[in-house]
Amino acid sequence: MQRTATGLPFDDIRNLFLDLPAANAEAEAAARARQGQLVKPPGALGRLEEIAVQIAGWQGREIPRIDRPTVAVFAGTHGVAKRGVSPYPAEVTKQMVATFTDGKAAVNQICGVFGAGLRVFDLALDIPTRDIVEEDALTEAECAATMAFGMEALAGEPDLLCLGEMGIGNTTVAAAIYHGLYGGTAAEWVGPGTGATGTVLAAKIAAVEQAVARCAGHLDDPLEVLRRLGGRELAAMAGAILAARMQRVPVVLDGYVVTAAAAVLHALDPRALDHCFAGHVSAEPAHGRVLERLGLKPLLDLGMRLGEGSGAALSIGVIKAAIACHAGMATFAEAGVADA
Ligand SMILES: Cc1cc2ncn([C@H]3O[C@H](COP(=O)(O)O)[C@@H](O)[C@H]3O)c2cc1C
Ligand SMILES: O=C(O)c1cccnc1
Repeated sequence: MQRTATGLPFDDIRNLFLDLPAANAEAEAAARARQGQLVKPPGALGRLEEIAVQIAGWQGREIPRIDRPTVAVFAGTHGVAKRGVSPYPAEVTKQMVATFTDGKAAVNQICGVFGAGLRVFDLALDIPTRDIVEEDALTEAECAATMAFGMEALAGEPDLLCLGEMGIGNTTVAAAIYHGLYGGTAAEWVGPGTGATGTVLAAKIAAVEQAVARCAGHLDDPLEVLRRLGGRELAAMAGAILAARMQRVPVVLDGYVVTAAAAVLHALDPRALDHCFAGHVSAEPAHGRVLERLGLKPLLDLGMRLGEGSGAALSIGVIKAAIACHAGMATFAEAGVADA
């Protein structure tokens, strides 16, 4: 395989899986012991306790901190959008990127509430990826380079990385990735996205079915599924999740589309998402099923189906609260409260 000036070939990506760091077991054990001493009945904070313990493990300290939560939104354009698979026109992608920059989208408001930074990565929006029904979305060099670009999400040294995406037509692409990875029928994976019904929904199912059929024989390699059926924001998010793992930074996934990038990594190695939280389960019908398959329990279930990182950003509040309790509560002994 040739090394290119623009990025890493897939071999270099695969090599990262030989050395996936694990969480620090000692820090986890210390955090778990601390949870047992805090002024509350054991287990009374439910999943907040496990969130704190997990983050302690990734940060390698009994009392972790979240000071720089960051939402990285990756935007890409899709050739398949010309097939009428979304109720919205493809121009919306660029227009929403401008709206993020102006601070006027939903995700901006949610970031503001929780003091999270927002970074928007615009991926060659004037050059849509190839229509997956007819051709592979990306070459290997393009896909690997885009994964490497996604690793830039770690550049500001976030201590919690939340992922989001923008790309009209990308719920079709996500459905194609799931159908490619997991089989079943196209209709099982396709949902309304921004609101597809009738002929739009039918076009979506047909596109997913044809795209995946075109790639038969190449579906046992998850990176091939990503490059043939994916798109730039999907590749970049996969790179970001992987880079975060190498740096032991916990990641929060958003909805159906972000989870498709994560699913590619999980298919390469089931340990690949050990540092990931599912911020929420989206209203997209297949999302809950995918999360179960990935062994991820969503933090929130609010019927949201927006994408752009909104569900991941909202769960920062839950994660910050989990850490605040873990760090700030007294033990029974410190508070002079009688234990059971
Ligand atoms: C105004 C607007 C804002 C959005 N923010 C995220 N998405 C979401 O919708 C798109 C995927 O849905 P589909 O596959 O049906 O096109 C993605 O861009 C996603 O992030 C939006 C969509 C619209 C219309
Ligand atoms: O769950 C998602 O990620 C989603 C749902 C609808 C539209 N865009 C994204």
